[in-house]
Amino acid sequence: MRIDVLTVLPGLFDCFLKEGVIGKAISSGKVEVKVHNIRDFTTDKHRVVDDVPYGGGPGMVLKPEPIFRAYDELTKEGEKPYVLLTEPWGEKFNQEMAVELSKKPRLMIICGRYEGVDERVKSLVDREVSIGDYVLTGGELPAMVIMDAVLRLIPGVLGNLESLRADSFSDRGLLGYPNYTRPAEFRGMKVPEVLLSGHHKKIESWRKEQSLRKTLERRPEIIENLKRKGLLTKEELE
Ligand SMILES: Nc1cc(-c2cccs2)n[nH]1
Repeated sequence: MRIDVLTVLPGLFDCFLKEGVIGKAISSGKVEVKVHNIRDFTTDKHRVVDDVPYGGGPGMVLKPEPIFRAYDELTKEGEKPYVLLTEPWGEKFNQEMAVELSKKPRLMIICGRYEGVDERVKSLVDREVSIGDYVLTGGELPAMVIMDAVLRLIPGVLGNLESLRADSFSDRGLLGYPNYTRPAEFRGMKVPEVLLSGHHKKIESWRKEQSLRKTLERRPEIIENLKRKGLLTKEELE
């Protein structure tokens, strides 16, 4: 997968693209992420990327020209990207959308800023995406959240075991099961016996039951949603 990011603050992505699972996925060539400074696509001496809003009002709006120039330049050759715009009021990002986006060969993420982007930019956009009902100073953190959730789903980016676990749980939006590691008892708190039993079938069904129970308690709407879609097996429904 290739992702092109358009932003006025490219420096915000430096650590994100170098460290951890994402950093390894890029350095190993499993995925390609290019961050572009919208300012590099201006043509005036002062490299202006924003302007005051027509009709008055507070703050600044990102101008359309530099963004369109960047889009034209970056889509001259190769597959047309699926274009996301990070917005406070976009479609709510979730695991289902992450799975869908992970199947696209190429993404472009336009990071909003200031009071937003010129409305005409949206003629380039396939999906306006929000990571939650709160307003940030810019769309760069949402872009990193989206890339993190999407890139971890690319085959080979995570270890096999981890991706297997993801398929059966988080990809249906179920909450995870409790995790423990050594010591078996810590300050009087013991690890559940079943996890020490080495009985893999029992461990698997305990984990599934824990995940369903936690989801039912904290996010009953996820269970209802899965029931409606027929995505819960007979034994999971019991
Ligand atoms: N979910 C979300 C996105 C945003 C912003 C995107 C661009 C500027 S602020 N805030 N919250």
